Amino acid sequence: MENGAAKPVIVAIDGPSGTGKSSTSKAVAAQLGLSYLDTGAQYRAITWWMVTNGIDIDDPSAIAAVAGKPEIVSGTDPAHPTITVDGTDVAAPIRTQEITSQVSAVSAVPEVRARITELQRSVAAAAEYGIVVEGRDIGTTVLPDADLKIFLTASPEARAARRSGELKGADVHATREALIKRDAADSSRKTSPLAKADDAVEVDTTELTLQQVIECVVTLVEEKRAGK
Ligand SMILES: Nc1ncnc2c1ncn2[C@@H]1O[C@H](COP(=O)(O)OP(=O)(O)O)[C@@H](O)[C@H]1O
Ligand SMILES: Nc1ccn([C@@H]2O[C@H](COP(=O)(O)OP(=O)(O)O)[C@@H](O)[C@H]2O)c(=O)n1
Repeated sequence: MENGAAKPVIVAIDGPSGTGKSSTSKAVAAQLGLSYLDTGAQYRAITWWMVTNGIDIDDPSAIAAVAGKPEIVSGTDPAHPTITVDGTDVAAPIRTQEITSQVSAVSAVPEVRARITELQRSVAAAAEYGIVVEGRDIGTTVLPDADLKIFLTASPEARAARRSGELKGADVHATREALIKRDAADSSRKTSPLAKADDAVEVDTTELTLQQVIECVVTLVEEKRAGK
């Protein structure tokens, strides 16, 4: 660019639960001075609002009718990501088992996806130095022109072990079953399912440390920036 400033770089990181999207995205963004957006947190936030307001989660038309109501705001500093709904900090309540078990149903509703996708695109467009956006449909639908697309995978066993470690000793078998059920729902929905974009780089993290995954993604971003 004329003033010598680097063009904002857009990185899309997708994959199923427990593959390391959040940890990798935050670290890569922090290391490269980019913004960070956790799109799963936005779907969790709208789910929290539906549950809090007594909307019937089993009724897609009831969800669709109010999908435009909550105002969701994401803070994009990778060192301190935030999320609010109508001004209320929901960072903690969106991580409960209740919300985790309902989020796939809410996020399958096309009106919800249209609303959240628009929000995600506006956040990405506003990122001065670029952004790492993580989710399920970022490379395929939200930001199909991203400079770099990564699709993280890992075995169900590795993912369940990571998640149950986080949930302070939750039963690995039950965690594995819940993960598989959520992946199946997210992958089979009609509107922008969880999927690898054709031009995404797939990284199997089963045998890699988090640090190795971060280094791999940072290298790929730097290669892109160098025009390789
Ligand atoms: N390569 C890895 N090896 C071991 N643990 C990992 C790895 N990547 C992530 N983790 C851990 O697994 C858990 C889930 O990671 P997270 O980034 O939240 O995944 P996702 O966003 O894909 O659901 C976290 O506790 C994280 O520290
Ligand atoms: N881009 C995205 C991100 C998340 N989601 C939905 O939001 C849920 C929660 O996403 P998350 O990233 O917080 O899930 P975890 O992998 O952290 O458990 C997913 O299971 C999907 O149903 C989505 O539909 N599209």
